[in-house]
Amino acid sequence: MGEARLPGSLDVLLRQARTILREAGIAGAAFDARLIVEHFAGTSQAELIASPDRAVTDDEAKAVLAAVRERAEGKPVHRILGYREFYGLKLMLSPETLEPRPDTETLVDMVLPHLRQTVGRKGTCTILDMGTGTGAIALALLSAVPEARAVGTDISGHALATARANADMNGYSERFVTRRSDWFGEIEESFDLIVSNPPYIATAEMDDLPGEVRKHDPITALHGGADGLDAYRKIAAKAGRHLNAAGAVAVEVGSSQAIDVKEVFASSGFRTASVAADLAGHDRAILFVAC
Ligand SMILES: C[S@@+](CC[C@H](N)C(=O)[O-])C[C@H]1O[C@@H](n2cnc3c(N)ncnc32)[C@H](O)[C@@H]1O
Repeated sequence: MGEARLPGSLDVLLRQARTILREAGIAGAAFDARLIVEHFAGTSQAELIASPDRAVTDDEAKAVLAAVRERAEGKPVHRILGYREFYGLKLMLSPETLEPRPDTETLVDMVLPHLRQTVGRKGTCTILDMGTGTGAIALALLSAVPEARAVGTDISGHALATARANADMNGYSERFVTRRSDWFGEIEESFDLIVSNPPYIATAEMDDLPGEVRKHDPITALHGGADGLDAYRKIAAKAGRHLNAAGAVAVEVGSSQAIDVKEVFASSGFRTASVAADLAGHDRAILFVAC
């Protein structure tokens, strides 16, 4: 028997990809199939609509079907593509970076008024993004506030290399520097905003994470100690020494952590200035200022 014929046109390939993912029970099968076909067949949503009968080469079809098989086996679609969009920026991923999540855009939006007020007052503003990963938060803020400059830190040198590459790719390399640091370990200067989406999953909850998170996001980016609050304690304890006058600290929190994190910061001399909810209605981002 000969090999099964490969799909010869975009629409046949897309239908086949969708069917495989639906049969594998993948939520969002149609969306993921489209992303995979666009990426591995070198096409766009516009071309899929305008020229569904465009020919695809055997190599393109093989690459698409191999990626579809990986997706069907549970690998997250953006890990397969190697990048993800965040706040309108294309960010490359690597094994040591968390895949940035839409919830984190809540944190970015929440701090913009503070940054713009600072720019109004000083003409510039400085940001420390602790645990920067792909650089998502820092680069999103630099994209929204042209007067800002940011330092992105991480415990992972590989994550910092990815953040640097993302800054270069998106045109922010002149306003973004990276530094390897265990929280405030290598930080001496002060900033107008300290921001972080730290690891916040409690030990007992690690095993309950969905397989797509547990197997593909790095543990260093997820595990926040016994109660999930270790990083908040470390950040709150030293943030005051690294803030400029009228500066602020902003953190993302887990969906049920807002009260606990407010207490951690209150005991280090901060009061809550604003709280932002994510699309599911959970308090997701908190801005603190010194009391
Ligand atoms: C939840 S991820 C957030 C990544 C990125 N900021 C985002 O929002 O997509 C937490 C990040 O903190 C970093 N991290 C973990 N422990 C750290 C430490 N002790 N000091 C600095 N960064 C740390 C991880 O490597 C990871 O990049």
